[in-house]
Amino acid sequence: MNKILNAITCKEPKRLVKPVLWNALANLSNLLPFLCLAYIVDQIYEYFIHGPGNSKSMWIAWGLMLVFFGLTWLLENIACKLTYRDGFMASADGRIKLAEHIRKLPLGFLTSRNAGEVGNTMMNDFSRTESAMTHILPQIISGVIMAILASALLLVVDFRMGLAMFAGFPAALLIMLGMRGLEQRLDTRLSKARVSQAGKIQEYLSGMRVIKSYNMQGSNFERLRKACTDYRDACIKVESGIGPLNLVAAAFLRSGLSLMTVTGVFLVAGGTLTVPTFALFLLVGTRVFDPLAVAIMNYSELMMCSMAGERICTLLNEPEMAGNSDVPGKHEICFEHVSFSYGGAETQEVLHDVSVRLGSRTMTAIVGPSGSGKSTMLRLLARFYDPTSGKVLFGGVDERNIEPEKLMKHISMVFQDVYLFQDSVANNIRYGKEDATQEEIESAARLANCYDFIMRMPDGFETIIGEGGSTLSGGEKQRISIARAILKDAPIVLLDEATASLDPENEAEIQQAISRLVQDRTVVVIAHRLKTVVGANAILVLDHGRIVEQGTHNQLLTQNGLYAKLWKLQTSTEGWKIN
Ligand SMILES: Nc1ncnc2c1ncn2[C@@H]1O[C@H](COP(=O)(O)OP(=O)(O)OP(=O)(O)O)[C@@H](O)[C@H]1O
Repeated sequence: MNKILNAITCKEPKRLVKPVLWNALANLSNLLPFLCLAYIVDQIYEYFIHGPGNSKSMWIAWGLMLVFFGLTWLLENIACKLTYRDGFMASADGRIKLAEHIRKLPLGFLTSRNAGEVGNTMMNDFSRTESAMTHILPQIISGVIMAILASALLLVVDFRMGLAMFAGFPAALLIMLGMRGLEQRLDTRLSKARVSQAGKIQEYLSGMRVIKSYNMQGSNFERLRKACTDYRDACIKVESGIGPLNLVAAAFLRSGLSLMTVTGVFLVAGGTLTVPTFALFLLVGTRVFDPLAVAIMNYSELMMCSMAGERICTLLNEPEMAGNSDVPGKHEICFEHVSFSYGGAETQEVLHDVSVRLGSRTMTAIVGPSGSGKSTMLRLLARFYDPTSGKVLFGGVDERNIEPEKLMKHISMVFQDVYLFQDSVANNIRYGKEDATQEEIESAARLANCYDFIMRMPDGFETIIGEGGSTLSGGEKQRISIARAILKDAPIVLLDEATASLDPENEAEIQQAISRLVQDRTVVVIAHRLKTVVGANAILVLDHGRIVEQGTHNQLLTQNGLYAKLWKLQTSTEGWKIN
């Protein structure tokens, strides 16, 4: 039980204390009016059998019954508010806690497979723990408390009737407990089908341009259709697998009511049970069975919600990137025998034994064929991942020991695939510096050559950008991301092919923005077009994950190796014209 409570509260079972206590009180008070009613029934019975008795006590019982109804209403109200408030707060806090935690995991954790699962957990699993806390658990608690109180009371009044009433309970309980394995299997299948369906819908919508242009509706629609029908089948399997067993358990439970009625009739006829006691059992019995049957039906739902909670806890248990040192004052970077593979030591290595020193306040260019590991080197430098072996040293300190968030404060990155958030232009630039003033934002935008086109937008800096920057051109997105980096004012700048796919006018504007960004900083730049890095202090040539050459442009040309070959290739194709 502890495990279940831990799971549905995302490791904060204390959150349940108050709602559970108030629900218990509300349930306790729920029984009191019926005890008064039983007393009144007894008095009426006595009146007809033995003549008028103490009418005052009966009026007091009527009055108390009304008071208890009022008290029950009040307590239920409080319990309900607390339960909902705490349930919704727990899921909102849990989502924020998980989002924070994911930010601190290595970037490799969010592979496309994991991203779908994490999305499902953030949306659906939290909805389920929320529903467990706000609806399912309170109903189960009500049912169980009512059953315990009523059975204690009724067993004391007449144990024969009490036993008859709960005769079916052990069988119902056994069925519920026996369903755990089945629930686990079905829920795992349902969760997988849900993740796959969400992934296929996402893929279908994001890939719509490709789907339309290659007339691929047929095959892609088929993948989506299969994911949807798999999800449908998994839902049906859950209902058809668990529903009938739930009904059998409820039937066993309810059989106690019939057994108790028949036993009561026999005992009353035999003279060993009074009519008022029989009436008490009928009154309280009907109050107990419905909540208990609901509790039994809800138990399997609670089990499935607790599995959703376990998925949340598993994510929360993923180890965050270690390190708590400050960033050293020196900004020189060294790769020392760094090897790396994206899937851990057992998968194919992407970088092999890379050792290199990138001097402070210098520009280092990384060049090499596609797939040689250039972007991977930048990702390791920014500590998106830790090396599989070897070290990346920042100012002489192993980056593994530096707190990742402090490290990132010292690094600005401009990627080739810029991501902008669905927010105002100003806020998108403000990601570079949270507390930036409007003047600082505008000044960064001017330096990044994006002020003019921003001012031409309908609401200037307050214009909302479409998700992912879909309402802007590639060059405009690049310049906004450069403005971000300028605003961040970090001593290290990493550039990943910022101008690779732009027209000459855009490229000139961006080159100018970049030259303002990189002034007097430690810069590492990846460029496919070697012309843009001729002036770099050092050029590293990567091939198949190894540094095969390094030096200045002229030194590398004299070596007449891979760099010289790439240079010749690029300078000769530059003269090509389409006639
Ligand atoms: N997230 C990832 N998971 C697994 N493998 C990856 C991942 N990212 C890159 N790779 C692989 O690592 C190798 C190096 O990739 P990387 O992006 O570093 O090369 P690159 O030199 O920057 O290439 P390009 O010039 O085409 O951008 C490639 O074989 C690539 O397929």
